[in-house]
Amino acid sequence: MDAIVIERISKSFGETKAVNDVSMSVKTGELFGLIGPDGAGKTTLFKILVTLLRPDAGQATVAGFDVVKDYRRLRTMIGYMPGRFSLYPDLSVEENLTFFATVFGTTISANYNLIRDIYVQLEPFKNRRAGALSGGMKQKLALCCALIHKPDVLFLDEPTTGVDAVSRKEFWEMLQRLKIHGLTMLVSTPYMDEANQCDRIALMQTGQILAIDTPTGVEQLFDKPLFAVKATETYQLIQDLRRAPFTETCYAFGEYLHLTTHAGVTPETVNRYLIMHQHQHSEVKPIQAGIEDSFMALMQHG
Ligand SMILES: Nc1ncnc2c1ncn2[C@@H]1O[C@H](COP(=O)(O)OP(=O)(O)OP(=O)(O)O)[C@@H](O)[C@H]1O
Repeated sequence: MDAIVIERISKSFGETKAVNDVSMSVKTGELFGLIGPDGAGKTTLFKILVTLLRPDAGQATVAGFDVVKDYRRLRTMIGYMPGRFSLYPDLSVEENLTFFATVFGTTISANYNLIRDIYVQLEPFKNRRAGALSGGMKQKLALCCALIHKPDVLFLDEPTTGVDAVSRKEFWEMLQRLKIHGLTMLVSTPYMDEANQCDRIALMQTGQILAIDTPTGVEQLFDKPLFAVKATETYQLIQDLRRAPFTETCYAFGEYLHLTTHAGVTPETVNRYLIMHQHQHSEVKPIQAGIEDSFMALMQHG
């Protein structure tokens, strides 16, 4: 059975179509990523799925329950970690967790095995005010609080935004470990490098889904020659390459430019062009497309 089924959901705020006719489903036990830039509509879609916002059109079920008609029942079966931390800063670590357990009519000990791995890292600080924790620790506590009633489906809205790189990596490792409990997880993120951690991903932009596939499947959607190009004068290089007769697109990606060309173009063609334009120390190499390349290409044609 699919844990989340979304059928033609739309939601507008005035003229803004925050979610525009979105359909997709998430399988039971899947770690599914919703990837998209700020304003893509991820938070709005999450709020609809966790019953905090009613859609204008379409329908959706989570764990078999309708997000509008069965919202009361559904709220007991889902965990939600909103983008901004939902902790009580003046309560201690332990008090926060007890509070969330009590709201759902359970206790910390009843579901301790689900959070043990994560909570042991917090236990030394259990009397510290949540407001005085580091970003990474707050994130772990918020995850424990979202899990304490043993939900069937967990929604994590941008859980790693504003968190340092080490904590981000640790957080994804925690989510991977949670999979053994059969939990279904929908995670949104603006970071493309996190997409590879997911079983499947949906790429979202301006309220619409551009693609749904495994991370490898999304990479393979890219079907043009792709080159990484470097030279001493990066700014001039991008200007010249964008004017080149063989170029389709050219973007900066870290220290290299990613260049897509018409079919049949070789590194030698590009190199000759760069020499003609007096570029020094140039390097041109064919590369495999990553998720970000696919996303850029889909956004162009979307
Ligand atoms: N309550 C609201 N009133 C008016 N416009 C809204 C409201 N909520 C969202 N929007 C608009 O809807 C669009 C989608 O916003 P949403 O927050 O869902 O995107 P997002 O992908 O989660 O991005 P972010 O990371 O910025 O939260 C944006 O243009 C946003 O300005």
